[in-house]
Amino acid sequence: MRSFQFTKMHGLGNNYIYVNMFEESLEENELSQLSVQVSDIHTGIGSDGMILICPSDIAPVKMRIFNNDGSEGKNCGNGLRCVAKYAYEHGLVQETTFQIETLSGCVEAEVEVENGKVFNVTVDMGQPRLSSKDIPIIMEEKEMIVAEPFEVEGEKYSITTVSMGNPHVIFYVDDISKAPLTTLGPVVEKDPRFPEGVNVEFIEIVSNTELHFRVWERGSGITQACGTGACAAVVASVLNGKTHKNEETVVHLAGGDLFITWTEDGTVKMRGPAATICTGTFFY
Ligand SMILES: N[C@H](CCC[C@H](N)C(=O)O)C(=O)O
Repeated sequence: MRSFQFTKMHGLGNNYIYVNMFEESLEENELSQLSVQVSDIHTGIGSDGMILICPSDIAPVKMRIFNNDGSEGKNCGNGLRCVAKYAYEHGLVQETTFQIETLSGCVEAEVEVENGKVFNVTVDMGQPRLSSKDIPIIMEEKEMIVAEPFEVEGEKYSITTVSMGNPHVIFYVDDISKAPLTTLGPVVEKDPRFPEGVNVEFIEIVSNTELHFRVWERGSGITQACGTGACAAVVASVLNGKTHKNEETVVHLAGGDLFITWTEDGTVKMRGPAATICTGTFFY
């Protein structure tokens, strides 16, 4: 029977099983199945997936994220805030501002500390990618997809797509409590027009500095929060003329609030909490 130490953490309820790969060693070809196993609420620990905190050649730490279906994601906003918290509290970094490598490039995290514990983290998530090939979405080549007609099972919708290193499609709704999360979410997630799948977000505009947000995540289904999704939602809302660049927007997710700014220099800043739930040993 093999085992490894884990830390369960969450960002606004979007929870993952974190494994410190400076101290543990897992088989590369077992990672996908392990994420499925640890995520299972009945026979595992229960989570939205698994995140590895790894050594890196270009930054103090590297984050790898696996969804609860075993697929590997290329970025994770809530995960980055928890990785930053873990790295600072476990001495993997000594500064309060540092780089974290992801599969979609390096980001910069700044931790806010009280009595040696990180409670809030700001991450510069870098520039959004907007072109059809960068999402990717299979359609005529476009520099950006904003309020684009999109038919699903005979119904006509309007979509905006944004990549934060991972793909997001945004639908605007009049009432977030009626967002078709469980009907439209899974269908669009696997729509063949999104060859790598897609995270599906529903946004209700409250004001030009406030959004309501719900998400059906690629590879994990409904989660309490999606950091990259919240960033994508703010970028999409600026592109649709509903919010403004350089103005901090509060995004109300099911699990709580994130504070997002698409700055004039083109990068997206995300600020929010990170919390440790428990630690333990996983046997497999
Ligand atoms: N499901 C996402 C990865 C997790 C992103 C989300 N939990 C976040 O906080 O950004 C994907 O496959 O692209």
